[in-house]
Amino acid sequence: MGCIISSRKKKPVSPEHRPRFQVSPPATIIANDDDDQAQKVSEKVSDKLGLKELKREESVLVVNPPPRSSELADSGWPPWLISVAGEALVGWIPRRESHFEKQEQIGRGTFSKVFKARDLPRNKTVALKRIRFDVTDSESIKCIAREITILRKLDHPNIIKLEGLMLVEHDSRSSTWSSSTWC
Ligand SMILES: Nc1ncnc2c1ncn2[C@@H]1O[C@H](COP(=O)(O)OP(=O)(O)OP(=O)(O)O)[C@@H](O)[C@H]1O
Repeated sequence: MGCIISSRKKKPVSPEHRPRFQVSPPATIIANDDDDQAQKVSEKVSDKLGLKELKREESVLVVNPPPRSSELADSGWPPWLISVAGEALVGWIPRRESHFEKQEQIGRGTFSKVFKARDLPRNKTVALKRIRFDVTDSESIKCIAREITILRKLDHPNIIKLEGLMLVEHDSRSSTWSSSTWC
C-alpha cells in the first residue's frame, strides 16, 4: 500500500516529524443532568486528566464528528466513496484530468501504475497513482478506501503525502488517481 520511503541511515526523528494523526476538530458535548452516560464518561475523562475539581458544568465529552456526507456530495464525490472513505475526503474537491499533464510511467504496484506528472494548477511535479477497479467489487473498494484513509492521516517526511484524488469512469470500470508528493 502506498510508497513508504525509508532512509538508509537511521536518523533521530525530531518531535515535529514524528508520525501524527490529524483528526477533524472535535465536537464538544456539554453533559447535562439527564445524560448519565455522558456524565460517567466525562467523569472518567476528568479523572484521567487529573481534573478532580472539574465542575460538572465544565465537564466535556470529546467525540469526532462524522463527515458531513451532503457537503462531500455537493463537492462532487460519489456516494460509494463517501460511504467508505468520507473522513479522508473532508476539505478536498475531486481533481480533474485537465489538472494534470501525465508524463512517463515510473513504477507499478500490485494493482497500480504510477506516473510522473505535472500538477498544472499547483505548478509542481507529483506522482500520479492509478488504480483500476470495478465499482461493484466491494473488496477492491475497501482496499482503496483503506489506502486513501491511512495516507490522508499520515504526515511524516519518510512517507509520501497524499495531496489529492481524482476519479475517472471508463465503460464498465473506474480508476482512482491519487496525486502525491514526488520523491
Ligand atoms: N510519490 C512517489 N514518488 C516517486 N515514486 C513513487 C511515488 N509513489 C510511488 N512511486 C513508485 O511507484 C512504485 C509503485 O508504488 P505503489 O504505491 O503503487 O505500489 P507499492 O506500494 O510499492 O506496491 P503494492 O501496491 O504492490 O504494495 C513504487 O515502488 C515507487 O517506485
